[in-house]
Amino acid sequence: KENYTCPHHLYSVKIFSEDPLVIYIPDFITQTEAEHLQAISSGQFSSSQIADGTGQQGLASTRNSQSTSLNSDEVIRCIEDRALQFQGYDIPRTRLEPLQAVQYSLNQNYAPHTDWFTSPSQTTPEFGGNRASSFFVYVHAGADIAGGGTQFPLLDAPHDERWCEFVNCDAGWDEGVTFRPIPRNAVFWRNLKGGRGDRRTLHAGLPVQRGEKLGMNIWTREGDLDGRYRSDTI
Ligand SMILES: O=C(O)CCC(=O)C(=O)O
Ligand SMILES: [Fe+2]
Repeated sequence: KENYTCPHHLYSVKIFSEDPLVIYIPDFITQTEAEHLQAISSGQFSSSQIADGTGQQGLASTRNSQSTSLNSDEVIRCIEDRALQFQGYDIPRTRLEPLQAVQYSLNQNYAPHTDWFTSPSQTTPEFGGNRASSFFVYVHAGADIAGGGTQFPLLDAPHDERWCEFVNCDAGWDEGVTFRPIPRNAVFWRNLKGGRGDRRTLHAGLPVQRGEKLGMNIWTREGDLDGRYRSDTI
């Protein structure tokens, strides 16, 4: 989009968990932004790759969704600014990975994983170290979507019924919490505790049982990424 004016943010915040820090963010992106993200990611997807234990990228059996990194433009920059400001004023843009769109069709899912890496080859200084935080943004989901929530099996389900607007309250108590794929909302969490990966941030993209889902990851590293790995320089 040419001459896009970045709007003042419209999101609200709800602390879901203090430790690990997990924040639910209604209205994180606008309808215009969601439509733009759909438009620029359409036709760009390829089978999602993940890094194996040695840091080698490969097709994974744990994931059959499709993903693509998004090139920077005025709308992307606006969303990046919002994600940085959300985290306070001390985080420079150079710590952001290129935004990544993720698309799920029928029966596609992403098995339980952490966004932080265990392989040292993925956390070298040129990558800015490990992933300090994640936003998962629900960009689009059909009104008829079934499944496709984001499950954190090791977090406690909330007690208050008002959370049922955003989480699946039909799940069993032993299943942790599942955030529903509500378009334009986001979940933010901190991946590291004392500089180490926090196991409790384990999460999964549950299978889409009806309809389609488009999501987006915004990952902030501990330090600056080398220009080769950033969207503002490529
Ligand atoms: O699809 C989801 O709900 C989560 C996706 C995810 O965790 C990821 O792409 O790292
Ligand atoms: Fe993830």
